[in-house]
Amino acid sequence: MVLNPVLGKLVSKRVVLASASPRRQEILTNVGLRFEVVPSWFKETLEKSSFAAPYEYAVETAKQKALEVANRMHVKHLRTPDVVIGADTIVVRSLLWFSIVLIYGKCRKCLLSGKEHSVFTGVAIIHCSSKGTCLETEVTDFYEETKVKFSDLSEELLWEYIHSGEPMDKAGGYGIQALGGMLVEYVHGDFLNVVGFPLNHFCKKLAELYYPPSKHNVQHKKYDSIPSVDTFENLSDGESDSSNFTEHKGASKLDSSGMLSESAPKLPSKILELMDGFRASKALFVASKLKIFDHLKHRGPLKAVDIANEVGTSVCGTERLLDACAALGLLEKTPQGYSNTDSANAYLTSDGEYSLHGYIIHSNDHLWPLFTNLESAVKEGSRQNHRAFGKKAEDLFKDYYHSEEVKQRFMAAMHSIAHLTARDVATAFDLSRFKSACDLGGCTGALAHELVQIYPNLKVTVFDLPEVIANTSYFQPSGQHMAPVTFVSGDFFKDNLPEADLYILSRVLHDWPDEKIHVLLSRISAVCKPGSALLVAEIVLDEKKTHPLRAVLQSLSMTEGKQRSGSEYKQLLEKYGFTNTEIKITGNLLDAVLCFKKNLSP
Ligand SMILES: O=c1[nH]cc([C@@H]2O[C@H](COP(=O)(O)OP(=O)(O)OP(=O)(O)O)[C@@H](O)[C@H]2O)c(=O)[nH]1
Repeated sequence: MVLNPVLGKLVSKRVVLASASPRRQEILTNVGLRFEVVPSWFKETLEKSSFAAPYEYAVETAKQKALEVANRMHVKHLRTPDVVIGADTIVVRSLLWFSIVLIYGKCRKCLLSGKEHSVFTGVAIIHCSSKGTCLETEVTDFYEETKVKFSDLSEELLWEYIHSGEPMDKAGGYGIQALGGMLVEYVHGDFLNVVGFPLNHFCKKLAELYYPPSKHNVQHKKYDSIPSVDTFENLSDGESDSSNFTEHKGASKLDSSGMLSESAPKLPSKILELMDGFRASKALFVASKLKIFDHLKHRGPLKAVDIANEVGTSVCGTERLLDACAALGLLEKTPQGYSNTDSANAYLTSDGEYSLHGYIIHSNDHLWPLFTNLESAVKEGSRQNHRAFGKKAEDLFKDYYHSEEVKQRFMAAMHSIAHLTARDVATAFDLSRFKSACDLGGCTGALAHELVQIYPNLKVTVFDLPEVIANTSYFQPSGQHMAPVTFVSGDFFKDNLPEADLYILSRVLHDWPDEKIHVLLSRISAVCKPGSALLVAEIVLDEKKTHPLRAVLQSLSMTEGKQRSGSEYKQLLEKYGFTNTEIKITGNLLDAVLCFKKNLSP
């Protein structure tokens, strides 16, 4: 990881990208940064004339985007991130600012044609901490300018480009990374800055923040180059001291001009990370299965020998597992022993409010055996239950519910994800106009409970198979002021659906083949009155169907269902009489799609 050393400083932090831009996500993912995406709701409406220079507007907008997310996460989601990154890209020519105006005005002139323009991206890096209930923020911001010149462009070419759809959602109305690249004569400066994120400047800023000049590095007045640190070995050490800067064994060296020396091996860090990914997943699964995080939550710091005695494992094996967890940033290791990181306490303990324990155990016991047969799955194009579990897959859910133990495990897994995503799904749209909702396949009622909290006038019914409904009591929230949720058992493919003016399908559609979806959506459409709505919670793929990665990887389970893009959901829902579809990419593990039953024609 010599190429992006300073990013290692963010490894143990909860980093949030406050941007919906898939390009920004890709630029940062490509260099190995791990982060959550929480798109900002800040409206880009700052008064341009109040800024002395265009870049000041971009910087301020980036800052407001990031602050809005930091505040929302702190207040609404009770999850304070460590670092929030916001960005805003604008295009400026002769002090004219462009949004999507490739072709301009009545004379249909392209204001960029044959001319040089500037692309500014403002970036804000917000470090957050909570003091009691207050959020404290430290803002670092900067901007980068890149000059771009377009060739002389014919009107025909421009219209063809506009009709390609690419200009939509891009600063200046072009995408230099794709078709728009054909319009460009030259680029002076950072190409990625034009695409939406000035990566090089960002790394230099992190270097300034995390490696302030010391006696070891005074010769580098400014960070003209990114300092080299061997972060591959030290991914978990977010706070290690600045001696990393020059001292690490195996690190590449800076030459006198501050550049990485030629002799530094250029490791394909992303590929290496993928190669080791299965080891990391399995280490997490085993530590979760052994309930190591639970033991440490109540008793840490503990030595390996004590943990081994408690969980009944070998001392040497346990020590290696604990070290692996520390290297992965899940545990902290000190001379006193091992203890949980904050995120292990929140997400990996089985009783944590937003525990992922259930889903992790499901991943280990169910998904892992399926994925070890991925090669056969790809060759045969089908699920591999017969190889993984010695019996053919029947109905997806009947498989889960054949034994009490598997059913509990599956319900705990579904509950983990539903609980973690419920707030974002419930608030993706304003649902206050609805009086009654029915969550079809709503399982433990995690989303239903969130809905009644947020919309006190909403009555929510959870409709699921009798064997599920019989097991929901364990998952019900405690608290006297909980508004009631009604549980009704039935099969949504066969039985009468409860009446409601909002139906919900959360993580249902991606599981079923087209014939089953046809039955389900026809039945919902038949009971839905005009003006009633359907809320679908799924991961929405981008139109290229390569993002988000989680959805693309989930597809490899080879269920008969599939993941869909926004336009595919729109098309599918339209077929069953649902229109005015709105899609909200939430930045959480599930996105939200809301559509309305068409009024009958007069
Ligand atoms: O050549 C290219 N130029 C610009 C882009 C993309 O354009 C947008 C810029 O818009 P903005 O900074 O407002 O960011 P949004 O996409 O609206 O997301 P936020 O949630 O951060 O507001 C940006 O996506 C660039 O990537 C491009 O792709 N090519």
